[in-house]
Amino acid sequence: MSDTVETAARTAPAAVIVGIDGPSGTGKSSTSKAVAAKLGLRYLDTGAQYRAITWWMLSNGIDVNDAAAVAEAAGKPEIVSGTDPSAPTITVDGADAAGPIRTQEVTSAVSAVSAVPEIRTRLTELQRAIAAEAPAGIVVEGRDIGTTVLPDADLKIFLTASAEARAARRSGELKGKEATDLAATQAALVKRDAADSGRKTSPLAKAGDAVEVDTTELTLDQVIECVVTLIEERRSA
Ligand SMILES: Nc1ncnc2c1ncn2[C@@H]1O[C@H](COP(=O)(O)OP(=O)(O)O)[C@@H](O)[C@H]1O
Ligand SMILES: Nc1ccn([C@H]2C[C@H](O)[C@@H](COP(=O)(O)OP(=O)(O)O)O2)c(=O)n1
Repeated sequence: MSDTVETAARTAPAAVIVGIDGPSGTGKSSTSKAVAAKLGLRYLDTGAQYRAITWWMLSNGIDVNDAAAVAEAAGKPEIVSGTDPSAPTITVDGADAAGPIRTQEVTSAVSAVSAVPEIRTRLTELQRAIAAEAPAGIVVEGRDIGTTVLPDADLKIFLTASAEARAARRSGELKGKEATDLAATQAALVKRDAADSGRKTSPLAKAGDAVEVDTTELTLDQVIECVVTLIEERRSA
């Protein structure tokens, strides 16, 4: 090894692994993308992967409530995630899945599919491989990152917010809908939280060593700043 290479190896900061978990609408995606872009890290949306595999099941006529059928098909679709935080991508068998994974049909089915252990094993392996390959590090967001996928992460964050605030944020994304949709949005969020927290295999849960941040009264910029500060503290520790 030349002197220059040895010096670079000694001075380059170690890759930093950050896990951000929490229920829907707490700000995981927006915060993770912004933090990763600011710090030059990769970004992985594991929820998009669960949505992508759900979309494939629906498109291929698999009954998402038949756990055995879902388990049998778990290894079939090829899911590829692009981890550039300024332009994350997701494909299923080579087809762009970014649009179709956000439909109501997928949102309603994703909790059932993601409760199947074979699905979780497959995606957990994929997520660990992606994290291991990130040169400077990565921000990975989901439901079980701190507890199961990356238990040795350098920093674990658990975002929360009131159901009212989360529903208002989600409704704000659904332009042109009527005001009554707010109650329906909140009911759907609470139902999905319960399914995701209640499943047997790696449920939505805060890791014992995660830092909990309640975002109800914070702006997105404040949450981003808070996470960036926590990462810098860990790096300099
Ligand atoms: N602290 C915040 N205050 C207000 N709106 C927020 C905040 N954090 C996120 N949002 C908005 O709420 C919506 C849901 O955020 P998102 O990052 O997708 O949450 P999650 O990934 O946890 O489901 C987005 O429209 C986002 O811009
Ligand atoms: N690590 C993860 C990430 C998501 N999931 C499941 C449970 C979630 O309801 C769905 C969708 O996740 P996603 O993060 O896209 O959900 P929202 O952006 O909050 O609507 O995937 C999971 O089981 N484990």
